[in-house]
Amino acid sequence: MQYVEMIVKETLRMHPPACFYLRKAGVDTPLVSSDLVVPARATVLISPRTVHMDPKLYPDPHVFDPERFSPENSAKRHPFAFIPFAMGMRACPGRKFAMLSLKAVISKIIWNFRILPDETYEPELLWGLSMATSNGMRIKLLKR
Ligand code: HEM
Repeated sequence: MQYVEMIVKETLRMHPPACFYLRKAGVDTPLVSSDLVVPARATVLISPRTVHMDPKLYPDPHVFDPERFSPENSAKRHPFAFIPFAMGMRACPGRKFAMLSLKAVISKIIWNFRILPDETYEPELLWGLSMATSNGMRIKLLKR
């Protein structure tokens, strides 16, 4: 089950369903990553995918590699390097339920089926408030 969790997290890293979310600075907020200060009352757009694709945090960011989320490798990164559910007081309250459901459903599927790509299909990503595709999601399921 730990490896399924690593697969789910790597998928959420590369394809976070929430493309962006907004936060308003309550006070002047210096950034730890630069000399910039976010002024009080400024609205900040946070893009989890931009963070998740930073090669300083995730080398070869376009490669799907669940090992990035082994307990040892996760411990080496800042907790805010993985933000599909946002962080802080307005973080997703459903995140634990979402992770549990995803792990349960995916485990059940791979217990019963082999999942193969459909070679004739290339998903066309649509970036809106949440991520989707314009041409569905086609996979092949082979009964074990
Ligand atoms: C993979 C699944 C999910 C992802 C990636 C996700 C992601 C997020 C993100 C990024 C936010 C912050 C949005 C913002 O501040 O604009 C959020 C908020 C929220 N999520 Fe989720 N979510 C997921 C599943 C769920 C589930 C299963 C529930 C409920 C059972 C849920 C309930 C909520 C609620 C109520 C908020 C608003 C919290 C607030 O504004 O204080 N989410 N979610």
